[in-house]
Amino acid sequence: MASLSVPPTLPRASPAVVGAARGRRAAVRVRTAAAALGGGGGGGMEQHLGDGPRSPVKENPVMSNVGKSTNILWHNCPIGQSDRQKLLGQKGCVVWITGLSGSGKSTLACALSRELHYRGHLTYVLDGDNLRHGLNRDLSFKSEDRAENIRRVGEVAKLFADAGIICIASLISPYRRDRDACRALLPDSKFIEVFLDLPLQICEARDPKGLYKLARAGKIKGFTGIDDPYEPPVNGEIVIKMKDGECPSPKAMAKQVLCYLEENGYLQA
Ligand SMILES: Nc1ncnc2c1ncn2[C@@H]1O[C@H](COP(=O)(O)OS(=O)(=O)O)[C@@H](OP(=O)(O)O)[C@H]1O
Ligand SMILES: Nc1ncnc2c1ncn2[C@@H]1O[C@H](COP(=O)(O)OP(=O)(O)O)[C@@H](O)[C@H]1O
Repeated sequence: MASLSVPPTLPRASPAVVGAARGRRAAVRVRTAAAALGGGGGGGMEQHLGDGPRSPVKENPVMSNVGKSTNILWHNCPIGQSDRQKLLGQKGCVVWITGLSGSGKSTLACALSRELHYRGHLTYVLDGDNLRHGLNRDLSFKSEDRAENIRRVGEVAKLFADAGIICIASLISPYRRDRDACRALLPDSKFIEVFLDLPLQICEARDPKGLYKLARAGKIKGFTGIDDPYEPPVNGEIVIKMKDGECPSPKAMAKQVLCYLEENGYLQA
């Protein structure tokens, strides 16, 4: 049998617990069958699970039109976010890192993911560059494509948060309106905006991919910070800044975010 590797801080289910869970599932199946036959006590989980005569889906379906999708129905699942959070011992959320190219977004995302992982927390990094290799490969850097890029990543990040995972999104996300739209997808405290507030000169001096050089030479058009705007957050949760002319180390940046998560209860269910 394949064995799952569980971080040391996550509780492992004992055979007795697994057995009890199986017993509960069997009980739910029995109640569901009873509800489908018209028996059972109404109300509660069996109403959601049953697809028989008492099912709200069949009796009173509420169909919606959303965007270009017509006649669609929202299906609820009996296992919800809080169940998954309890399993993981953390709160699902989105840590959204924004800043200029070269400001250290990917570096921070990886350092934070590592720090959390070693503490037994489940994370997933959504990196702008990486996503443009697949999910967003059809998008350019014109403003409407950047907006669509951010919208898609915001939706994916929301699903990760719903899964109970600490989702770390690192994208330039230069326009305030697009970031605010992602924030609006989640309950307010589940979206943590981290602004990597490094001056353009520092980012440009780093230029690890040589893109600023190409942008200055006019070989890349619409490069953020050069000939395309970057709108800094006004009310973000965390700002990472230079101190005494020095950029904090990757570990120090990660610790700043980690402290915020700890102090605000995200690292417990
Ligand atoms: N015109 C232009 N402007 C800004 N950035 C550019 C551009 N063209 C290519 N790149 C490279 O694409 C990476 C940014 O992708 P993102 O998806 O994060 O951008 S955005 O949020 O949609 O603005 C960005 O990666 P990072 O340097 O890691 O930020 C760049 O390497
Ligand atoms: N805190 C830091 N201190 C020093 N150098 C850094 C720091 N963060 C990132 N860097 C370096 O800056 C460059 C850009 O970092 P990166 O994480 O790729 O930025 P972004 O994802 O914002 O484009 C890389 O060469 C990286 O090693």
